[in-house]
Amino acid sequence: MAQPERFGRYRVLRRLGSGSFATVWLGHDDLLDTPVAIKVLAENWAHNLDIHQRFVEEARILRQADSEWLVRVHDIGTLPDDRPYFVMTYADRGSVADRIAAGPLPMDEALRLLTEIGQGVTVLHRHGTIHRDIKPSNVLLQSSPVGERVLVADLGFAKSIDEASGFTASAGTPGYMSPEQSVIGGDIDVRADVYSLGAVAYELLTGKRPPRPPVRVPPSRLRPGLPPALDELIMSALSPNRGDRPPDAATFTSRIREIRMSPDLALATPWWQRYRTAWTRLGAAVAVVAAVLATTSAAAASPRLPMMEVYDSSGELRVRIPTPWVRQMQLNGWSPRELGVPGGHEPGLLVATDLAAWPDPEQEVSGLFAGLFAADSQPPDLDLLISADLCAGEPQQQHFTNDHWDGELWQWSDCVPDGPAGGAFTAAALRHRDHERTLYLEIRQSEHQPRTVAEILEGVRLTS
Ligand SMILES: Nc1ncnc2c1ncn2[C@@H]1O[C@H](COP(=O)(O)OP(=O)(O)OP(=O)(O)O)[C@@H](O)[C@H]1O
Repeated sequence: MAQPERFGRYRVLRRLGSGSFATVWLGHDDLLDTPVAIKVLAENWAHNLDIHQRFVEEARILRQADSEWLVRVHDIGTLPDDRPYFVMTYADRGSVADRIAAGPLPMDEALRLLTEIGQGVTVLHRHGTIHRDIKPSNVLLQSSPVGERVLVADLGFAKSIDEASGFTASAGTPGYMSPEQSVIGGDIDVRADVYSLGAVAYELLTGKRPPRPPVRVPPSRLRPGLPPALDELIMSALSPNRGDRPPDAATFTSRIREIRMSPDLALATPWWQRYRTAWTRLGAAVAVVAAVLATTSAAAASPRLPMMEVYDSSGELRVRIPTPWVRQMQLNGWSPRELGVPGGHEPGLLVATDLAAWPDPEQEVSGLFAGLFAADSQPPDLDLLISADLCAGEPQQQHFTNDHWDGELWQWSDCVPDGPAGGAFTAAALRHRDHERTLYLEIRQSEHQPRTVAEILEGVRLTS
């Protein structure tokens, strides 16, 4: 299909890909100034009433479920040739299938993704829907202020739980599909999705799809050292007999969450890796830099960067950032639960030269993440919060205080392997002097300039 100019009020930028029944385009909503993904029914299916209805039904389910764990549908329309299209959240980071293509994932990354995928499927089950085609390519990834989030997508085969029994056509993808789904006329229920979750878990951890039943090979055989509880859970989800599986996605997900939070795993995995995309340890030794805020000769020699002010979308937080870093931003807040601190949605922002590169230690990027949370009667143990080394070696720790803030600073250098001068990473946890607020700050520099860190710290303000 040639690239159209527009679908309704959405400007088309490029084709993202095509599936069996539809093509998905990257578009731009000029009124709301935001990228969108637009799914358009393929021309060869336009006159098939069943496919047409299923396409619209997919949009309806996603719209009604309206969840942060699912692709959200914002709009629906019809082209002049009567083909329907719907407009949804653009997942800018590809799919879990792309991630797995590089090999099995680190344990924590795999468990984080599984928890989020499980939450998406749980939302569908509560909505009364069976997905029927959960697989890595149907789980999309989107940038968020503190890394990325999972969006379960492609409900082209989804069925309401009421309708699913005695369903005549088989649907699903071999390797992820439960045995009962391949039986024409067999009835299915939410446990078909539990099987697929088990298959996705298997592949995330081993890099391979599970063998087809009746062959059963526990994932620990391919990845020795897996926690036995995880091995058992995955094998039970992959039981040919659905009565032996966890009863639904919520049960499967809460078991994954328990395993993820179990003391054994927590001891082996620092908070940083549990809550964030892991930063790999780089190199053996680190040249510890001179005090961050001291005006060393290196600092004096580095050129001063022009600075500009950026506010988060709530307007509570203002930061001053080097202008050349302000290429891409997310201003709409974060959840301090990312750091294991209780709390809901809070003001936060991420500004960087490249948002997609932000959590990836292999890439050069400069930027700043700042997020607030309540410093209430039970303040978090900030030492505990910053307990892990983000790059190789020990960070240089330093107390920071000015008229507005008081707290601790951790500085790592030589974090970016091929940076021109070796990159640097700074984390800070600062308590406000007048307001019950704590600020968590990360600064990533592709070229280490201590004076820039000092200027950023001096420029952070609460506006109220
Ligand atoms: N919201 C989205 N944001 C970004 N890319 C998307 C989005 N939705 C779908 N895509 C991409 O568009 C392509 C086509 O998606 P689609 O759901 O139509 O089919 P599929 O999942 O590739 O195949 P099938 O439906 O046959 O299983 C895929 O590469 C998919 O990753």
